[in-house]
Amino acid sequence: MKALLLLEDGTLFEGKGFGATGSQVGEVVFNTGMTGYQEVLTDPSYCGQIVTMTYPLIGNYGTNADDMEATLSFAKGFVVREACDMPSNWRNRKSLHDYLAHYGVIGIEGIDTRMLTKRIRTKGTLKGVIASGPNLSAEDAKSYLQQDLRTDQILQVTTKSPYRCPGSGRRVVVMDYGVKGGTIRSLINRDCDVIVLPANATLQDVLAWDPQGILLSNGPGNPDDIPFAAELVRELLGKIPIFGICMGHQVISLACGATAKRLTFGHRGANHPVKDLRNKRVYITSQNHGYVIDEASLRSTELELTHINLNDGTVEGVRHTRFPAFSVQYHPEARPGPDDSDYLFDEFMALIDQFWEGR
Ligand SMILES: NC(=O)CC[C@H](N)C(=O)O
Repeated sequence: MKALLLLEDGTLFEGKGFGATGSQVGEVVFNTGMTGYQEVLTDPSYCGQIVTMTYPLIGNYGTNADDMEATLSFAKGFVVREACDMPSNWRNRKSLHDYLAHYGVIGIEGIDTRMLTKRIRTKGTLKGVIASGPNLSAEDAKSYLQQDLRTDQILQVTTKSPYRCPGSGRRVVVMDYGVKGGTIRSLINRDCDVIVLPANATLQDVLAWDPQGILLSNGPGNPDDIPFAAELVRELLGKIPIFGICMGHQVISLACGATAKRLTFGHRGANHPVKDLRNKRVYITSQNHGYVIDEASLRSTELELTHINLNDGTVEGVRHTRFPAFSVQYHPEARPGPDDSDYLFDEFMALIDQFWEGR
């Protein structure tokens, strides 16, 4: 089956379709992970994006029931050099082709993903159309390019109603901007009583659960598109300990007066080096973000820079100097990726205990 990928700068790639058929418009981004494609496909932070993997052979170990970060895939398309159609792994349930077809994601293979990645690196992430099926024409794909990219991704991916994963330990409310299963599991592994609330829950909704800690999750899109999130966090600062991950980190930062800016091509992969400035240790981290907090904007806030990215020096973590709140731009739940940063969940537990001790 023929498939096309057309970029807004006019570059056209022709390849072979796999997975679902149809046409979709999205932001074309690249991920440098050699493995972890199933976690990438089910990470809600990729909502609205067409993801290309830079590693040339994808699908070797198939797909399974354990590596789902959400029950759906929100990616608009998946671009690979070569999709393996004979996976080999004891956990394998479905080939990548069947998996994408099942979850409605359009795949294209056989294109020059190195050239595509280089283009994104120089020009920045680009709008694109992915199309697969019979009777395709570049003209049809071009007409799809006229569509605007949506900016309401968080409302598309957040839970529609609250749910609870009961536990005997600390009660933590998770603000779901597109939370990954791995984050909830990291809390469950620490016996937390986890309540997951929709992204637009109000202060009353949060306080009704009488939480001891708040976790602000990862999520898709531009943090400036969800001003209600920063407003809520402003109300919670100093009252309940807060830990922010990725979008959650951006939300805390905006709530404290910092600003976010767009990175040219983002950080998406499983081996980004991050330095913890407090102990000078370097951690290898899993990342997926297109925006970053502007370091200069931290100066007029009560936030202190705690982590930086060693590839480009950008902000990777902050801590409030007066209130119990801290956050990181990367993925400590490590799905996929090295679990070097798991200790941050322990720091969150310690922060909760410290804050409530003697109150
Ligand atoms: N994974 C995330 O939470 C990413 C945050 C935000 N959507 C960004 O791209 O910067």
